[in-house]
Amino acid sequence: MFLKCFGRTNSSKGRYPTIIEELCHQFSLSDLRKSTNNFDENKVIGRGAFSKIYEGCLQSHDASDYLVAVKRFKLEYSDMFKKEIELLCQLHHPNCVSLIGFCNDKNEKIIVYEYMSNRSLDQHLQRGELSWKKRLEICIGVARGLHYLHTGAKRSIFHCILRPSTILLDANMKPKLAGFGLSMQGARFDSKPKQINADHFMDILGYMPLDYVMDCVITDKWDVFSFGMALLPVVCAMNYSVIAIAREVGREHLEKLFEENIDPNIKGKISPECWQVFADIMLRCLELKPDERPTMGEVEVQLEHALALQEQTDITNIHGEYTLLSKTILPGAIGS
Ligand SMILES: Nc1ncnc2c1ncn2[C@@H]1O[C@H](COP(=O)(O)OP(=O)(O)OP(=O)(O)O)[C@@H](O)[C@H]1O
Repeated sequence: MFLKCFGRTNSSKGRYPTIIEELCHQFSLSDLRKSTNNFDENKVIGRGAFSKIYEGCLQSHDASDYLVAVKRFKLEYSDMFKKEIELLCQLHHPNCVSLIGFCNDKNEKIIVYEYMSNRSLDQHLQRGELSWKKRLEICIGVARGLHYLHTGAKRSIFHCILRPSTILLDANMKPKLAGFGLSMQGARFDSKPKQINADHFMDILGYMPLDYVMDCVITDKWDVFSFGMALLPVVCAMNYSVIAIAREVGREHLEKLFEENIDPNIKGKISPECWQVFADIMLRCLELKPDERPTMGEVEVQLEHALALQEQTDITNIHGEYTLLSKTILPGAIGS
């Protein structure tokens, strides 16, 4: 659609494989300057480690305006710019943000994405405005997106920096994965460990599995762990250092800890049947040994099951509120 809407710029022809040029539009720098009011600070909607993201406004052939997100890379990170385009070109899934085009000017590296008007999940969680069912639906969408990355593209893709700020929400509150700047590609359906450099990942230690810290390798189970960590703020109000301590004392205590720290905005809304399935899959994602973590396909199925159980119990629940009764007893050291 966008290839039809805009003429092609010739400035960077030949620098990219033909397939990329055919798949996405190349914008001129002046197009993007105009769309962001010359990269106006008031148009900034996000700041990454390697880039700044602006809200842009483009015009299609029929003269109607539409919004886009314009990611302007710091020049020293042009490798990441290239990697992200090559990767995004291969992705076609309703739960992955779509690439609209890019600008490969000598002094400006910019990627243009579809605009996600409800921004990132972390902002909604901070405001505490999402219902439990909506949170579950968002988790399912994210799981579908990750499952697609791991098994649906020509070679598996590991997102690597999944967290609530890289989960974006469209106008219908449908989640889409974004932030592919540090993603890795493996072999098809293969979770063969891939050695990587840790430097870029230091700001996401909370989402980083311990197996990586020890071995410096990446597999699909990295994303599964990060997904488990990303689920935590979806249900709980507690900080990651507590979880790090609780992991040492085992699964039952962790479950109890989660249950006691459920976000007050959704307390009483989670049915015990749903919680049992949800907590089980969340805890399995956080297993210390990667082989004991589920695949994203399994996570997706279990979360869909949890949602079905919630809907079923909501129909028959005449009291409106639920009480979760964990059978486990938390030792004083963890509870205090
Ligand atoms: N397509 C989009 N639509 C709307 N908002 C967006 C979009 N992309 C990014 N943003 C906003 O910008 C923030 C940062 O985006 P993103 O996670 O893609 O950058 P990042 O991966 O942190 O960047 P970097 O790779 O430079 O570290 C998001 O949390 C969101 O608020």
